[in-house]
Amino acid sequence: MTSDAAIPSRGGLLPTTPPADAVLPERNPNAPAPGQPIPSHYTRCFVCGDDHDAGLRLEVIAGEGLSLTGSFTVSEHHQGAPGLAHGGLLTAAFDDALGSLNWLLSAPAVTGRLETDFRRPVPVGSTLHIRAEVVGVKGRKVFTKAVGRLGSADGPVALTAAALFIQVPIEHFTSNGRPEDVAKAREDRAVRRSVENLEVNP
Ligand SMILES: CCCCC/C=C\C/C=C\C/C=C\C/C=C\CCCC(=O)SCCNC(=O)CCNC(=O)[C@H](O)C(C)(C)COP(=O)(O)OP(=O)(O)OC[C@H]1O[C@@H](n2cnc3c(N)ncnc32)[C@H](O)[C@@H]1OP(=O)(O)O
Repeated sequence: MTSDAAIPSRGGLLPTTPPADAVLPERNPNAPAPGQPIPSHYTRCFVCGDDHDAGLRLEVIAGEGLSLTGSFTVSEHHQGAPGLAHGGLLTAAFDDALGSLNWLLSAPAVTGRLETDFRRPVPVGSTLHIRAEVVGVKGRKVFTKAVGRLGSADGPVALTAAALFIQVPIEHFTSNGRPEDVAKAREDRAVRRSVENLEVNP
């Protein structure tokens, strides 16, 4: 038996539902055009980086408005149960895909809350197709949702997810990251591209 105080809770309703006065801003004119890739933000990112042997290598394409699609193929490195993708790892894929929506707003943000509903098992070797969109913005809060389908963009629904991102200044990353990684990241081609796209000075 644990006391409630041991695990702090915000309480109340789930915070990923946009309030009635949330707005849908214009897509930033500097964001990748619909159909164009939204590049990785960091080559060492476990989900979208290409410098990671066991990484998911999620590929993301900008959609119309404040939407995108993404896909990755589940490898043997990604197992939880034998031959099935680990649920936490699938959640990581949604974290990154939903987080990539912030590129369409050209504002850096971090995940405040992420909810994932697992509806169907995802076998090793299958490709998960994600569609994600911004559903509202209020102040620094960006409300998002996504669906993941098996095998094709109109395949069976395997997961749905929703997340709340909080916009942060770039100092969130430069001040909190392990200093040697932050120093190296200044040379990272993906980070440099991100920082240019975000129109911020690291
Ligand atoms: C040269 C080097 C550069 C390096 C940078 C390189 C690349 C970086 C560029 C971009 C990267 C961006 C995205 C990457 C894409 C995908 C990756 C996946 C994203 C992640 O994987 S990211 C990791 C996990 N993430 C965290 O590591 C966050 C830890 N956390 C905090 O750092 C703070 O907690 C923070 C900042 C979230 C808030 O702190 P804060 O002090 O700024 O703001 P505050 O608390 O006042 O909240 C303001 C309003 O948000 C509400 N609110 C806040 N948190 C909430 C929650 N959890 N649930 C519900 N509501 C929440 C409040 O209730 C209030 O709401 P209201 O305004 O209505 O009162």
